[in-house]
Amino acid sequence: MSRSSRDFHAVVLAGGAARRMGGIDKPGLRVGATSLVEKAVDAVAAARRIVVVGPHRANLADDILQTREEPAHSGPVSAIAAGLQALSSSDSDVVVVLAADLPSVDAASIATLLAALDDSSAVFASDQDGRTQYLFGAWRRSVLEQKISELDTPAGQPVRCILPATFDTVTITGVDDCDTPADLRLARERNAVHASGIEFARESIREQLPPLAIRRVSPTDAEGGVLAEPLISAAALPHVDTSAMDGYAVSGAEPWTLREDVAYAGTSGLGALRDGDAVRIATGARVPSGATSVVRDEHVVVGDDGRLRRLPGTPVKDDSRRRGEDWQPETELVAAGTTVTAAVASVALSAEVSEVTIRGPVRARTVFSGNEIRSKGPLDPGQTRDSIGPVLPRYLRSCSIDTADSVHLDDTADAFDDLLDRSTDVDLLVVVGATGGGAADQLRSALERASATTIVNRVPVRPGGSQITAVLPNGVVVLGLPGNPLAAVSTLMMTAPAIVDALTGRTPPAPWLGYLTNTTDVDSDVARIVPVMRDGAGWRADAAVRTAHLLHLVGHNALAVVPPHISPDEPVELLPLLR
Ligand SMILES: Nc1nc2c(c(=O)[nH]1)N[C@H]1C(S)=C(S)[C@@H](COP(=O)(O)OP(=O)(O)OC[C@H]3O[C@@H](n4cnc5c(N)ncnc54)[C@H](O)[C@@H]3O)O[C@H]1N2
Ligand code: MOO
Repeated sequence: MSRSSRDFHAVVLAGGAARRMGGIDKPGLRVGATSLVEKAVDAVAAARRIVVVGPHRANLADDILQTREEPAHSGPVSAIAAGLQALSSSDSDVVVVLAADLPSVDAASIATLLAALDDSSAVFASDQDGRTQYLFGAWRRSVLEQKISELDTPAGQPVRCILPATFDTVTITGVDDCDTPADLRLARERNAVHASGIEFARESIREQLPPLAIRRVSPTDAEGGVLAEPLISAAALPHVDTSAMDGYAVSGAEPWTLREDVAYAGTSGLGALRDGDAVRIATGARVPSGATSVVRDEHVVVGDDGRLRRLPGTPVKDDSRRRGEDWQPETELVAAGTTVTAAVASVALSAEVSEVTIRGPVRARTVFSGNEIRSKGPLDPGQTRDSIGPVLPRYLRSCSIDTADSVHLDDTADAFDDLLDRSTDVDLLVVVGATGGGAADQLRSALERASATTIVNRVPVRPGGSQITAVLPNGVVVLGLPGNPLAAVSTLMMTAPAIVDALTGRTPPAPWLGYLTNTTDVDSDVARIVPVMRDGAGWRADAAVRTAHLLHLVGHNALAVVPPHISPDEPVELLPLLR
């Protein structure tokens, strides 16, 4: 049942010293650009009235009621009671009670909660693990008031004292509260990836681009592709019992009688050992049948009687590798969605897998536009050296994209139409320049004429704001990078990985995060992408970037995606650069 957004009140619990965080004002802590109490208030913005219970906060809007429990710090039930009292004139029988320590709470989670209240006395959010959050709930106001009135005093009472006899729960993902410094750190890390606005663009790309066709190739031809099916072993490793050391295969208890023959690696058909026998064996050789273990050279000695014994004080252990000890046949070794690296190819060889099923690697055509751009010969006035064309394939490669070829286009409508029309032999067109709105900027209009579907059209980030990601009716993806060289590389590094994820079915790699040591130098109203270099345990941002060249990438190890209004306590996403 959906509930009109206006028929509830909200009590936000924003007091209480955070004991596990050293007694600080937890609701005042920032995760991203807003404090936890502001997040709670924003989440219940659709309420008829909002009352915030806790110390007075000057930064809250005037239409938000503020009150305090009596005495201060007398617990959640006391705070709920104070909140209800402040909401005196009641015109709704539903009250949302929300703690101000939920970094991910938003209007959508409150709507889910309200929709689940239905006719029950109360409904509480429960997290993915089934843990119920009693301070993230929607109540019948009459039930809540009744339960509180039954208490001698609300002061010092735990929430469980007021739970109704029956209530519902509804699973809401990301409802984890923030009780410890580690919780806060995790919340800030999660936020870092979303705060800049580029994750929204990347999510659209991952959801909307169609995946490439599947190919079956030998593991050594698959590098750079992404497994479409898991890599499953075709044979056990080791294939047979083998020796892990140079030494002796022995049977039964010492002393052992040494046989004349030797088990070399690659040989087979050695006669079975009988009890009391030993035979010399090389690392990697098959252990002869009848052997009970292998003893390495360092742990044995041949005595005067010509018999083999363990040296006193050496560990009694078997230096063989048993068949299937590393893996058995039919074992999933590498998950679908993994990029085939040299290591993955090698594992396939170890596992006797002759063919793997992959998508990709993505093959791109790079396209350079701009009549002023010149690759060879001296520059005429007004011309600009092509300083990105020759190096772009290196940056594409670091995003797991192969460059098939490179073309230079005139800034004419025909040239762009022709390019989009005949590029059926690649997966991706990476167009540099022509993303702006200027007279010579042809890309958007050409995409429109080609009936392309635009997936990302501009992103609120500097540089790279004018970028575009679209898909042609034949499935070929077009990535438009701004013409300024640093803007082009920054845009590529932020957006191309998501295109690769979508086209190849790759599991998105976990974001790489770090802390800036000079946030004040790069703080801004809009998200920024800036080159960074290591600075002790953190990263120092280069705030003075100019986009017309790549000088600011020299000596820098990564680009940092800096959300608006960053604080030094907030991590930033790092986009690694060429090594
Ligand atoms: N009225 C506005 N104009 C512009 C804005 C804006 O917001 N309002 N944004 C500026 C920014 S920032 C960028 S970035 C560019 C993006 O425009 P385009 O993608 O159309 O790029 P172009 O105009 O083709 O080129 C921009 C700049 O880069 C030089 N360039 C292009 N290709 C190369 C190359 N291969 N090697 C070296 N330099 C290259 C080109 O000569 C231009 O100077 O729009 C701004 N304008
Ligand atoms: O924003 Mo442009 O994309 O800076 O150089």
